[in-house]
Parts: sequence; C-alpha cells; structure tokens
Amino acid sequence: MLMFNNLIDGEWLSDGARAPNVNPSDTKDIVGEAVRGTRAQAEAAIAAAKAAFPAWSRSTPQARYDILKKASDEILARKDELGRLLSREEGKTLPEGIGEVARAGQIFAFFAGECLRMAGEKLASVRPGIDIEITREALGVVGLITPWNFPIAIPAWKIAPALAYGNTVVVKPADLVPGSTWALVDILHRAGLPKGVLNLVIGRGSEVGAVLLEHPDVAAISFTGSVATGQKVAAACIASRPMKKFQLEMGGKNPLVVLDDADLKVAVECAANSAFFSTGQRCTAASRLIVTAGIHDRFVEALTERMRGLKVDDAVKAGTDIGPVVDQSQLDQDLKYISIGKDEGAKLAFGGELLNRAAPGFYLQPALFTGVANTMRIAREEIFGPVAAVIRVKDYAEALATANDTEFGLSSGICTTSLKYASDYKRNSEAGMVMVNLPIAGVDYHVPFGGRKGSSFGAREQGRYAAEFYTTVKTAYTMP
Ligand SMILES: NC(=O)C1=CN([C@@H]2O[C@H](COP(=O)(O)OP(=O)(O)OC[C@H]3O[C@@H](n4cnc5c(N)ncnc54)[C@H](OP(=O)(O)O)[C@@H]3O)[C@@H](O)[C@H]2O)C=CC1
Ligand SMILES: O=C(O)CCC(=O)C(=O)O
Repeated sequence: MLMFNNLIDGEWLSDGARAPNVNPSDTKDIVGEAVRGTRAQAEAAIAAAKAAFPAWSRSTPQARYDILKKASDEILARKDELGRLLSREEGKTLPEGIGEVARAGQIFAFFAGECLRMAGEKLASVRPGIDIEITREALGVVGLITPWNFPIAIPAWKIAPALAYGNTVVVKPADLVPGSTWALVDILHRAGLPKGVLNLVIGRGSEVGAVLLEHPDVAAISFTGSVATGQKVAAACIASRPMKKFQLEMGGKNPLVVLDDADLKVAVECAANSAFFSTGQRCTAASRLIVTAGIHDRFVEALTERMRGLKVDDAVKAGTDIGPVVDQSQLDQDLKYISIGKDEGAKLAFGGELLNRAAPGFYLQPALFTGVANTMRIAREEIFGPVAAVIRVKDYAEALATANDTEFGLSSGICTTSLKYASDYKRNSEAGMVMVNLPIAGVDYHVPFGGRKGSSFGAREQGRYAAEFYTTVKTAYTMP
C-alpha cells in the first residue's frame, strides 16, 4: 500500500490520522493512504520555507537548473507508472494520465531553462549621470492550493516557476488526489532540493489551506479550483496583514461555435474532445456548443453518433475513451444538472444514464442537451462533468454574442472554414484562450494560460508569463 506522507523541512512525516485514496473506477481499490495534515504541520511547513528562502533565492541559476532538469528527466522516464497512479486516483484514462505526467515533465524542463534566462533591463535615467536597473526578485514563501482534476500538471505548473524564480513553497493538493503531488514532491526532494525549499502538506482545505491564507509569512497564493473557494481565497489574501499577492484560476462555461461552413468531421471531433474527454472535468471544457441553423441538425446527428461510440469504462482499461466521474459528490452534481436541464425544458438528446461496469465506480454516460437557451442554468453554471448543451443560433453575429454572454471567459473556440469569421472571432471573443478548428481544452505548456471575467484573477500562469506572478520588480537607481 502506498503511503502519501507530508514533507516538512526535508523530513517525511507519517504521524496522525490517515484517509484512504479511493479509485473512482473501482471503489474497492484503495490507491494508497494519505496523511491528514494539521494546522500545526502547515505552520511548521511555512516556518521551514521561510528559513530556506534566503539561501534558495540566492542560489545560482545553475544549481536551480540542475535540480529542475533532473526532476524533469525522472518524471518523463516514469511517465507510464505515474500516469497509471494518476488515472487510478483521478479517473482520467490511462493515455490522458500518461499525457498529463509527460506534460508535467516538460513543464519542469521548460522552467529549468528559465532559471538560466532570467534577465533584467538597464535604462538611462531622465536625470543626467544616473543608471537605472530593473530586476525581478523572488517573493518569498508561496502557498500553492491545487484542485483534483489535474493532479500532477497543475501542481507542476505552479511549483516549477515558483522554484525557478527563487521562491520557497508550501503546496496543498486537493484531498481527493494526494498521490500524484506526493510522487512529484518525492522526485523533487530526491533531485536535491535543500530542506525546506519545497514542503508538502496534504490535508483539508478548510484547515491546511486556511493556515496558508492567514499566515503573515506567506507572501503569495496561487489557487486553482472552484469560484466559491476562489472568492474566499481572494478575501483572505486581502484581509491578511501584510496583504498577499494572489492568482486565481477558476471556472468556465466555455463556448465552441460551429458555423454552417465548418468541416463537419472537424467540428464533431472538437466538440467530443472538448466536452467529454477527461470526463468533462476540465475548466477549459466546452459545455456550450453554439451551432448555426444550417448545420445544426447534421452536427447533432453526427455528434450523437460519435457519443454512441465512446467507451465509458475503467480508466486504466485499454480502449476506454471516458473514465469515471471523480467521486460521488461530483456525480451527484452532474446528475442534478441533468435533471435541472430536463426541468428547464431542454431535450436530453443523448446519454446522461448511470452505467454499470465490472467494478463499482462512478460511471456516467456523456450527456447532450439540445434546444437549450443561453438563459438556462445548464448554459450558465459550471457543471464540471460530461454534459454539453447545444444552443441553436441563426448566424455568426448571434453566435458571437451568445458565446460572450456568460460571466466566465476562460477558453473559447470556433469551427469554420472562413478566414473572415475565424479572424473576427479571435478578435472579439471575450476569453483568455481562443482556438480555431481545434479542441478548446488541452493546451500547450509553454504559453500563457488563463482567462477573463469570472474565470481568472491576477497574472497569467505558464510559459514566460509566469514570472509576472512569481517575482516582484525592483527598480534600482545608481549615481556612479
Ligand atoms: N476550474 C477548475 O480548474 C476547477 C473547478 N472545480 C469546480 O469546483 C467544484 C468543487 O471541486 P473542489 O475540488 O471541491 O473545489 P474547491 O475549490 O473546493 O477545491 C480546490 C482546492 O482548494 C482547497 N480548499 C477548499 N476550501 C478551502 C478553503 N476554505 N481555504 C483554502 N483552501 C481551500 C481544496 O482543498 P480540499 O480538497 O481539501 O477541499 C482544494 O485543494 C467542482 O465541481 C468544479 O465545479 C474544481 C476543480 C478544478
Ligand atoms: O485543458 C487544459 O489543458 C488545462 C485545463 C485545466 O487546467 C483545468 O481544467 O483546470
């Protein structure tokens, strides 16, 4: 049995209460046992990170590069094994799990390179004889609070830049998926991180997370999760003395527009991938399919046919397209919205049934609603499951207006063969990420990730833009 322990000040701590990590494909399968970190452990982790900060923030770029690169190499070498662990604890399919681990490995390789590329600017002053240098410095101790749906990629894209730019870290993974973050922290620890630079505190958000938000020695919080928790994080960071820098990645109600001139096969593939892969449990998932009248019926028929062919089964079984929902509570939420959709008068065109498989798990057939109005709750609220709503519109102008009519603005897409509409959509879509003839979920690891409106707050994550959050700018004036 794997034991997911906490790493505090370079020591693995196994004491205290433990909780089973249950496989959503087979609830009889216990993936491992995780410690339940306490407030006191969170405080000890912050103290360790604070003590480690001066030396780590002054370490050479080469020292940081070596550790991050070594971690990247091990993650990539073990991607099959770690991908299986991820799929067992979260429920995404094995190819998706392995792909996510590879992405984490590539993220560490990218930020290893960033250690060597940190640069500043030198400017002439407007006053005579004075030099100005603009540099970036680490923030101090950063608290990372991560969700369950990307158990290794999201911790990776927060931990890697935090360390590369010289910060020390306390990471709290989601309670449902402690194993992948534990494995990642173990790799980094063995890659040679000095004690206290990276601390792992597995435990409840209301307990361990709350300490991170309140503690005066935590300089910044990077959070990904629900809107409700994100708002609490923001309020706590503002109330904290001194105030904390914070960054929030939250929900989406992402639109995929399909125009009459779209290549039907491309549109159906983009929709199936964006709405249902990873069991729809992506903040970038397409949950609103906005389709113009001339292609609507053909699109719905072809998408329904594609859905009929999707195999929903055990996440690690060969041939599975869609794994289970992550747990009972998320399944209840999905079913609640399916029932709301029917009550609102939308037509359940396909799916939405609970499925029995060889083992007891949270299996749900992907669901497609048609006849949806953009005012309905299933078109406005994030469901976070394999449930998509088709909204029929008359033309491009109505499609764009409907796509933008949401409180969210994370990802957005259009399927069209028209350069004119594609260009106009890229320009006018109110989202942080816009895709043309591509799935709107599953993004690159070396470019900015984030959204607008109610989806995100603060600096972008990933790629070189991550420096904006994980560093603070210093302007130095010198009269030689
Ligand atoms: N946009 C996205 O990427 C995601 C969105 N969601 C949405 O959120 C819904 C609920 O998922 P859930 O995982 O519960 O999301 P939460 O927002 O509750 O959890 C995200 C992270 O925040 C922690 N947390 C929870 N409460 C607090 C708190 N008061 N202070 C500090 N940290 C806290 C959680 O810890 P713990 O696990 O211990 O509760 C977890 O690590 C989903 O159904 C979905 O709609 C969820 C995941 C990702
Ligand atoms: O779609 C992706 O690649 C990333 C999605 C994501 O980060 C999320 O769902 O939280």
